[in-house]
Amino acid sequence: MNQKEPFLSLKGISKSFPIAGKRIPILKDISFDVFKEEWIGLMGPSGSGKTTLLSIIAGLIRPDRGKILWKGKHLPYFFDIYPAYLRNRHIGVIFQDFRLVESETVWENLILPLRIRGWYGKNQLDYAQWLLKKVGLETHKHHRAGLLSGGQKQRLSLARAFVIQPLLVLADEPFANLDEKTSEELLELLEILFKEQPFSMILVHHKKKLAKKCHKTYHLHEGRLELL
Ligand SMILES: Nc1ncnc2c1ncn2[C@@H]1O[C@H](COP(=O)(O)OP(=O)(O)OP(=O)(O)O)[C@@H](O)[C@H]1O
Repeated sequence: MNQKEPFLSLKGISKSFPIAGKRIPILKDISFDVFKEEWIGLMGPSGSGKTTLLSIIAGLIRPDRGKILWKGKHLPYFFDIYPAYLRNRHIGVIFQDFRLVESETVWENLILPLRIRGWYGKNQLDYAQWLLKKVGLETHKHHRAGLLSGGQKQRLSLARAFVIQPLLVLADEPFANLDEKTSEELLELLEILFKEQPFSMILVHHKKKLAKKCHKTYHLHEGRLELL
């Protein structure tokens, strides 16, 4: 792959949902590229479709129309196998609602992506342990995830996204539930992780300060993307 070619391209993505008996268009003909090691900010009002867009890229929901290309290859949605394959190997997702398995321990949640992927060894487990320490949850390793505070769940969900050392991170408001100091620390952690092993990221946020950390920022409004 040419370094200057995007490794992820969205072409003409549209999505509508049935809301109050009508199909309401949420995303209208969305196209953009993500290049290697690029951080893209995604802003927009509540309900504008930011989570929907990330979920489509993660292969969790299907677009009505449009194509997604990964390294120049069309991502077929048939049987959802290929998006799930990519997600398990190359895409780390930080969900707004954490999506932790609350009955399992912090450690079991952290290594869940490795368990799903089906292969891991000492190096991956050492890396998971390092991540656990970095997000300040080392002493909570054997606690049930359901007993963590909101901020601790957010930090665990961030660490879990990185356990597979992803090429692309989809981060849906990863700092939303954190105080200023913890947000700063986690932003620093993202930068440390980037230096260790660079990744691209689509970062949904509402803070001007974070826009400065991104190579470009899009604003999603009434179904359309505008470059800020
Ligand atoms: N599965 C679904 N069925 C019906 N409507 C949905 C579904 N998922 C999302 N929506 C609607 O689509 C719109 C966009 O939702 P989405 O969660 O993508 O917005 P958002 O920009 O991420 O909002 P927020 O900033 O509040 O998280 C909302 O009106 C939401 O109610």
